[in-house]
Amino acid sequence: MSIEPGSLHLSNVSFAVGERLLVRDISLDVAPGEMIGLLGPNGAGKSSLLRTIYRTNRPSSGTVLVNGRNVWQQSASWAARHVGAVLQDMPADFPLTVRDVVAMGRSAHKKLLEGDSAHDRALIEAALELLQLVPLHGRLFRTLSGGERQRVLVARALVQQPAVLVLDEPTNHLDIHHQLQLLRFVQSLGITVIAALHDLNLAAMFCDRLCLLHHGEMEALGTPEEVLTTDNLARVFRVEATLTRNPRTNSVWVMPA
Ligand SMILES: Nc1ncnc2c1ncn2[C@@H]1O[C@H](COP(=O)(O)OP(=O)(O)OP(=O)(O)O)[C@@H](O)[C@H]1O
Repeated sequence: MSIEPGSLHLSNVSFAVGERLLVRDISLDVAPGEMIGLLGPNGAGKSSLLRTIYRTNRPSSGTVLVNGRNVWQQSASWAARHVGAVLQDMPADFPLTVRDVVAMGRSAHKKLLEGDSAHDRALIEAALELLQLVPLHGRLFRTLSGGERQRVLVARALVQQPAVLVLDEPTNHLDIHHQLQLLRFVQSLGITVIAALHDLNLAAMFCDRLCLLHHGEMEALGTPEEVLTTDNLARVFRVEATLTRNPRTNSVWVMPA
């Protein structure tokens, strides 16, 4: 499956609820094919920021451009065709099969009630295959484990063929094998990704750059080496940590004490 990677430019994005500013003045340029990890402690504003990209939180100020277009000035269906999102804890209380859920990813590319074309079917089959969902394709989505559901939701996002893929804690329900498998897989696609991640070591292994949020503000942006410093970890996460390297991948490895 090939997906044309797009660009993402956030410029001075803020998001407020009432008087409270949850995201403050975030600017970030993501190049086509880049994978950005969004880090920060609980409540730092990661999900709030990601929602401004997939058109759920309208920024109070600033702009979000995908492929040079302001997503908030495009139609909802334009946004659905260009921005894919995999979120934590999606509702599952509906009688749809795995294949139905994956096929829903094509809906933004079609007119209301239009059936699946040969192209749609080929994309759906390819996504089921890639995420090892063929044996599960007829199962009801609500009967799947958390990890299986997460794979289905990634497959659904991929058939959208999004210019930018937003992942909000995509490895939340996954065991370590499936965490690695999912991130390796997403990385191998060469698509543009912005992902909120809690595991600092996985973020360092898979992301080109990391963006560290604290109280809604950007505290650091750069390579994993630049962002995962003992100072940043102490200040933002309130942990004392020793930094080393993963001997196999050579990526930064954080050892909290
Ligand atoms: N709609 C809302 N109304 C009021 N406060 C909100 C709203 N959405 C989020 N918040 C608050 O904004 C802050 C940031 O929340 P957000 O979910 O963006 O953080 P996060 O970095 O994704 O956290 P976590 O790692 O725990 O998922 C939190 O204090 C949260 O309670």
